[in-house]
Amino acid sequence: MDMPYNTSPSLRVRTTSLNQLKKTADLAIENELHVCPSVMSDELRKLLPPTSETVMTKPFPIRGERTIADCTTPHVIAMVGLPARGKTFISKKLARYLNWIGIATRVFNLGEYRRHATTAYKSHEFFRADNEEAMAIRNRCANQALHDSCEWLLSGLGSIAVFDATNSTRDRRQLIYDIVVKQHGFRLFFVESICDDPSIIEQNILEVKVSSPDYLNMNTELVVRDFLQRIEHYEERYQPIDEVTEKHLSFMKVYNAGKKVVVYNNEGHVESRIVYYLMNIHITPRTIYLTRHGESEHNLSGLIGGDSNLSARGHQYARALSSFISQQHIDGLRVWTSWMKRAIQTVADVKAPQERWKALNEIDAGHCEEMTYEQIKERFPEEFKARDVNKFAYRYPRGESYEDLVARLEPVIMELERQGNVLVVSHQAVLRCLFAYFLDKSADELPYLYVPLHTVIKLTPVAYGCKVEHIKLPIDAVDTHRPKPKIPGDVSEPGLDGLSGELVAPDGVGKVLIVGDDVATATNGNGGGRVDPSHIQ
Ligand SMILES: Nc1ncnc2c1ncn2[C@@H]1O[C@H](COP(=O)(O)OP(=O)(O)OP(=O)(O)O)[C@@H](O)[C@H]1O
Repeated sequence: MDMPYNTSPSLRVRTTSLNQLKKTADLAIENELHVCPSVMSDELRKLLPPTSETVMTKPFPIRGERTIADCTTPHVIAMVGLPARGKTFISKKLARYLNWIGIATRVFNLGEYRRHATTAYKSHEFFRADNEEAMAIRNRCANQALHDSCEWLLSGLGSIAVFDATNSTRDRRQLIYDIVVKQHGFRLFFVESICDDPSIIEQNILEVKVSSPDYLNMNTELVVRDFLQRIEHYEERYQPIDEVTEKHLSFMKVYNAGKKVVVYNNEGHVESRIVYYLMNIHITPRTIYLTRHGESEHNLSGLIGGDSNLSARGHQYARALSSFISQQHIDGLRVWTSWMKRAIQTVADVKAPQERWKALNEIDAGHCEEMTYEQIKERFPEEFKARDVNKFAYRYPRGESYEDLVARLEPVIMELERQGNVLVVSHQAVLRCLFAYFLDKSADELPYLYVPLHTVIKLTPVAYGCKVEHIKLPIDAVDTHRPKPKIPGDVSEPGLDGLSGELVAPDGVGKVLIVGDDVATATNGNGGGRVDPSHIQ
């Protein structure tokens, strides 16, 4: 297999079966992949040449390195479609998903290149086909964005570049094909978004174009009019992908935000995953509520894992959660919990259809189950330290790593994408993984995300992202958060001795809502003063 990389790609191993190990070894030898020593089992070591683990430039893999899922040819995913058809929405969402499953992906958005290159945009006239000066700028920017996508892939930093542009003519797509496939030997997959529903288009313009840098301080009505004229200029030259004249291309077409999907010449594992993901997403407004179970008996004694009952305060939280959920008046709510007693007890009073997911069970701590951090440090000091060095990749002896957890949770994410309003009641490590998906957090940040007990995290999809609200229900609970210690293996860090982690929303987006009896108070995490809840963003 041709490997156009100039760095040593690495391979992560997720199997213990001998057959799979043999396949992994063959794959590693054939592609000159290197296996991270921290995950290399003795059995696999015997099957590989000695160099396989010594050439690693980093002691542990970080998220974004090439994994077993993507150790094939790099891909360019090129969007196609008229303006306001959700191309940027799809690109960003797809990149977030692919990065989350460990395939390093980056979006190259042509609009950003154009705004960087010129401030010439005054009105829709810029997009007229006969505006030669503007057309020259647009072509230059498109070429540059495509060039940068390929350079990024060639650098070995990533596996998938998403080229977010209209790519609305046959000539343009042929040019992309010539560069990506013929010149570089990468895989190329087009994703065309077609929408003829005027209400969706108008809603899209109102949702994202009115706030675009192209229309700073401009009246909404004028923006809508100008943008519709911009679309008309594109329509004059638009050629949807054609299976006859462009039969050499691989593509998928998404009609009216997912009502119909057509897939053509789809090849390979990565493309199939992309197709499956894009078939599952939707744009119907909805809200996802995430919460940990109420405080458990094991939480009180500082033990990790196990399957204990709720504490007295945990039961109080269960009752508070039930009234909070009723007050929200959520249409068609579904409740998902793990199979663990503490999660099931937490939703005992919630009135909505419930489903149990084994995939939502807490991370398996293997030999460290039902031990305190102090006991782990004492009995397994090397393990304890190793976990602090790379918490995402670290796997408990005979247990799981955060990376394993992400793989286990992929079907949950896929189903969450398909559903409407859902309340997920699960556990600290699991919710960190789900939260990282919605908030686009890296593997380094993921295991340290603060997900306290007795707090509901409310996620509402908006424009290209997610609005986050932390709603702390007024029942005390222990703090189980252990921040990253400055010295690996240090057990005396805040968080273990009852000091709180900081209750702030990621990126400073959104704030903390503490719901009392009759008031909603937003704070900045430092116990700040009252804020009008409407300011929560
Ligand atoms: N498949 C889809 N079809 C139509 N609209 C969609 C689709 N997916 C997402 N959207 C909506 O599209 C809006 C975002 O539009 P977006 O900026 O992504 O359009 P665009 O095609 O990239 O436009 P432009 O070419 O001007 O950059 C969001 O409001 C989102 O709800």
